[in-house]
Amino acid sequence: MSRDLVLPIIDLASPDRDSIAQSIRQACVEYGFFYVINHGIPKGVFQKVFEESKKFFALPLEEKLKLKINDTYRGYTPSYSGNDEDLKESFYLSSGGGSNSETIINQWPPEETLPLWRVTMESYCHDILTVGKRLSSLIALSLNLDDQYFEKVGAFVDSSAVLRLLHYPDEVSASDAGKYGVSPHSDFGMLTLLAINGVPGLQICREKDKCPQLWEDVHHVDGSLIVNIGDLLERWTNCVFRSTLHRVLAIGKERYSVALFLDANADCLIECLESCCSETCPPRFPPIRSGDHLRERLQATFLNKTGKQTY
Ligand SMILES: O=C(O)CCC(=O)C(=O)O
Ligand SMILES: [Fe+2]
Repeated sequence: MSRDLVLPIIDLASPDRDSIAQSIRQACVEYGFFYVINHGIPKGVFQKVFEESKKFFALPLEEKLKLKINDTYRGYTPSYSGNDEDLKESFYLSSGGGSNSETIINQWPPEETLPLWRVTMESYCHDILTVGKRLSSLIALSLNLDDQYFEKVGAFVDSSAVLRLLHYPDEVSASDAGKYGVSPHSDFGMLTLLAINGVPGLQICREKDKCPQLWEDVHHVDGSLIVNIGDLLERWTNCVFRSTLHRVLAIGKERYSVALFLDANADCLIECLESCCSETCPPRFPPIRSGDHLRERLQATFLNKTGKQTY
C-alpha cells in the first residue's frame, strides 16, 4: 500500500535563518525527511559525480571486487551482499583530513582506468560536507542551541562523513522477485544528504509499528537534495526528531544515487540534548559514544547470523 507524499522544501537561500530553522524543526519532527533547495552545489557537479559513478559500476565485477570493502568499511560491496541480499551495489569512501583519518583506509579505482574519479569524488565530498555542516548549524538553532553547538562538542571531523555511491540494476529477474533495491532500514548517523538521478523507487514509512505499514513515495524535486535524520540524532534529541524507516523498491529501471552520511566523531558523547528533555520528559537513553553506537549498527548490518562477514 502506498500513497503520495509532499515533503517540506527547505530553501537555503531564504534570508531569515530563524524561520529556516523553524521549518527544519517541523520537518524533522513530522517526517524526519525534507528536500533542500538552493544548497549551492551546481547541477553540473551532480552530473559529473553520476557520470563517474556510472563508469565505476560499469567495470567488470572482478575489477570491482579488487576494491572489496575493507575492515574500515571503505570500498565496494556487490549486489546480493549483506543480510538482506538487496539488488544494490555500493561503493563507500570518505574524504581525508580528519583527526581519525589515519585509521580509515580509502580505496580508489586505478587512475589509468578512471583518471577523473578520485578528484571528482573528493571534490564532491568537500562540497556536500559544506552543505551538511550548514544544515547542522541550522538544526542546532532549531533545537534552541548555539548554532555552533555540534562543532563545539567535536561532532565533526572529515572522516566522520562517509559517501556511499549506489547503483540499482535495470533488470530484475524472476528469481529477484520480492527483493528490494535497499530493504527497509533507518540510517545510523546524524544526517543523510542524498542526491538521486531522478529515477523513482525511494519510499518512507512514517509509522513503522502500524499494521499494515503505509509506504509513501519520495518524488524527485529537480535540483534538490533529500535530507533525512539518522538514529544518532534521534537518540540525541530524545526522539523529538525522527529517524524514519525507508526503502528503495526494485522497479526494473537503472538508478543511481549518492548518499553522504554525516556522523559524529567517534569520541563524541551522545547525551540527551538539554532542550529535548524535562522533568516530565526524562532522557530515554543512557549516554553513548558515537563510535560505539556506529560500531554496533555496522556490525549488525554487515555480519550475518553466523557472525561471518558477508560483504
Ligand atoms: O538510494 C536511495 O535513494 C536511498 C539509499 C539509502 O537509503 C541508503 O543508502 O541508506
Ligand atoms: Fe538509507
